[in-house]
Amino acid sequence: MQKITFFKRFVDDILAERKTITIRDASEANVSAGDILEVSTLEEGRWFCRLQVLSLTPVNLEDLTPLHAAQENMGLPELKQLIREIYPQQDYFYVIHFVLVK
Ligand SMILES: CC(=O)Nc1ccn([C@@H]2O[C@H](CO)[C@@H](O)[C@H]2O)c(=O)n1
Repeated sequence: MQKITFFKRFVDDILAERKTITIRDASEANVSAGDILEVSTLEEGRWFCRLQVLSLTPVNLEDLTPLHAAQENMGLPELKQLIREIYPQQDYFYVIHFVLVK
């Protein structure tokens, strides 16, 4: 069984399908299209849904676009700042595009 965690502040957006991607570094991107992920909060380990991976796409931080931000339900400056906070030392990431399993 594959697992992934999210900060709990994103639970509502994921369950409402407003957030349909996550951007992770290589250590957290060991997934492939078609995989089903069991999803829980980082803070409490509370399970809250299953996601199916649609695609895995490499991206550089500087190449993120407003479309990526829209898929995160945020603005581009906010998204870049967030990634900088979570991954201060990295520039190279993977976009995990997913769909909520119902
Ligand atoms: C909990 C954990 O282990 N790690 C992460 C790493 C990232 N993210 C979110 O993915 C998007 C791009 O990074 C943004 O929405 C981030 O806040 C997350 O929720 N949890």
